[in-house]
Amino acid sequence: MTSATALPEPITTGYQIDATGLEKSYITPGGVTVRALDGVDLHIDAAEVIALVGPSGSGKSTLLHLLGGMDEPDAGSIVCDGRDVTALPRAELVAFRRTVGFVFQHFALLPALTARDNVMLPVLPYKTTYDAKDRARSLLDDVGLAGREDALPSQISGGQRQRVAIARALMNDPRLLVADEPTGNLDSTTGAEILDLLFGIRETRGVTVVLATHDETVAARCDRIVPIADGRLVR
Ligand SMILES: Nc1ncnc2c1ncn2[C@@H]1O[C@H](COP(=O)(O)OP(=O)(O)OP(=O)(O)O)[C@@H](O)[C@H]1O
Repeated sequence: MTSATALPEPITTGYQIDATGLEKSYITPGGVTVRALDGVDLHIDAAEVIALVGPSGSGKSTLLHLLGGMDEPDAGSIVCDGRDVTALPRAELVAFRRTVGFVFQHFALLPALTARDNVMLPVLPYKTTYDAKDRARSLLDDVGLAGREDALPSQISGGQRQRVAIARALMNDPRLLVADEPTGNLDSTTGAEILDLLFGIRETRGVTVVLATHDETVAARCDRIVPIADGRLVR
């Protein structure tokens, strides 16, 4: 019999994604229209790790936000495992977002919360069928931070902060991990360790990973490099 505190088994299939004809423009406060994405077509296999590479302002973050359901395209579609997420009703879009884990360059941890409480943040608004504290502790173990559950972000290193952020991204058992410059704030050795961790997560959980990076060494380790310039993929 399953106890109320039993932790869920990880889902072992990442999303297969087909993005077609994605367009996105922003209007600056001065009223200027900036075309951030200009007809992006991208297929991503389940459990693939891809690196978006391009100069500053080329549209990497915009594409990550669209793939993760954080923003909507002006045109085009994003089909994840056969479901067009750009056409989802609001409630289903919220549910879709919970299947995506986000990792950021500057970690985005809440400084007043312990590592464990930061990891628990994504499920705080919800009633879980499992013990969220136990799950957070287990995820912190998985990312190499056993015994550091009570540390504040200020009491751990940059690499350890990114590990906490990755554990937080795993809290909802995501099928897609979106990482915007995940090693951009780390030295090269620590960055390589974070990449090892992401690859390990892909191996054990089968999650699809889309990351943006300026670092050629990081990009070269990914399954595929997707160059982007001026809002278009470079073939
Ligand atoms: N909220 C916004 N309002 C106006 N323009 C924006 C906004 N967000 C992005 N842009 C513009 O859209 C274009 C693409 O930006 P984006 O952040 O996607 O690029 P990026 O490749 O991630 O850049 P970086 O490597 O510097 O993070 C840029 O010209 C940027 O200035």
